[in-house]
Amino acid sequence: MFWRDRERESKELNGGPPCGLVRVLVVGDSGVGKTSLVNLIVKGSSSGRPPQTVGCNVDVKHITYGSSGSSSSSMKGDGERDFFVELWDVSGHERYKDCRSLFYSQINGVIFVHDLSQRRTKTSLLQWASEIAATGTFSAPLGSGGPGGLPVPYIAIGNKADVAAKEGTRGSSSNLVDAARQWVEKQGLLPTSEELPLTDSFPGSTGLLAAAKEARYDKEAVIKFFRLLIRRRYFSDELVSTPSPWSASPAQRSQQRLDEDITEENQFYRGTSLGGDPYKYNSIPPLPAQRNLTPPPTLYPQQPVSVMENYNFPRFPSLGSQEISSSSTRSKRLDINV
Ligand SMILES: Nc1nc2c(ncn2[C@@H]2O[C@H](COP(=O)(O)OP(=O)(O)OP(=O)(O)O)[C@@H](O)[C@H]2O)c(=O)[nH]1
Repeated sequence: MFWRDRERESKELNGGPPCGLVRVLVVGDSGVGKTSLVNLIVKGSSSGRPPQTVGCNVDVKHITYGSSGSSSSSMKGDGERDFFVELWDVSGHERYKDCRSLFYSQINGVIFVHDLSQRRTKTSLLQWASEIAATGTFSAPLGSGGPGGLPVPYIAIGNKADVAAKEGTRGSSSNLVDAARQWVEKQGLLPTSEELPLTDSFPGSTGLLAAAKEARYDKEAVIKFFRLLIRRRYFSDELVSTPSPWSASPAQRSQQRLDEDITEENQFYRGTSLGGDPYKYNSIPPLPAQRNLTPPPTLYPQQPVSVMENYNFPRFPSLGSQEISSSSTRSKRLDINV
């Protein structure tokens, strides 16, 4: 009740949600540098040698989102609102394999991390994606699945670029299997790389690079990803209310936003490079109020915006579900495809 009053009041004042929360899983094999990366994203530096994660650590990144400015500082301009990005750093250790799905709850997006000097850590990302897709619940899920059926946007970050660079000059001696594999490939003993066991089967080979230990990562791309999740979670009103992007009636601005969303979201959906994206966050006009607005951050279960989006046109209006598990997402996808 209290939140509802606050929400109504805020909408009247600002025309949008006062603040919000999105949840991002950070996953990948043990030792690839997830904790180091999260520290870097949240604190701006990674502490020397983080202890091995026990189960899961949660950190929070503050982002402002709105009509003026794209900074993540606490200084807000008019029309900007506070959003919090929860980063759930899930341990990659085998010890927690059977219980880590406890943390796969109401996910808005996923950051997959692999070690550039250990190729198998990239190969296993597909298993991570499948595991999350099969056992997780999702907030504002996509209409169609990504790798392993994952129904939310994601990015893949190749960490330890410093190690990979050094090993490149030494012939990648740290991973003998990979070295052998490359030799076999070079000799032409196997016709195509697809037939080898260690293929880069996870989409996004042109993903982001990082060297968390040296405090290097693509900050702009990561923030852009967080903003995409915020927009999908809280500002999808126009998308839902537009019956068909092909219809003649939608306002031009809505159509334009929609096209921009598709372009940008496809990048995260495919995990491709973000360079040269034309979308300008600074030019976003004041956003409309979210009709089914959720209460601001709370430990109670969230009420995600109910948007069944499909990356293939046409988009469909909400099917009414507030939280959609992977299995129900799949069945609804089937419904749509019929
Ligand atoms: N050289 C180098 N070392 C790194 C980098 N990032 C992390 N490390 C080191 O790799 C080790 C593992 O890093 P973590 O961040 O704990 O890895 P994690 O993925 O969270 O591991 P789990 O908690 O077991 O899942 C630590 O000793 C880090 O200092 C990097 O970019 N370069």
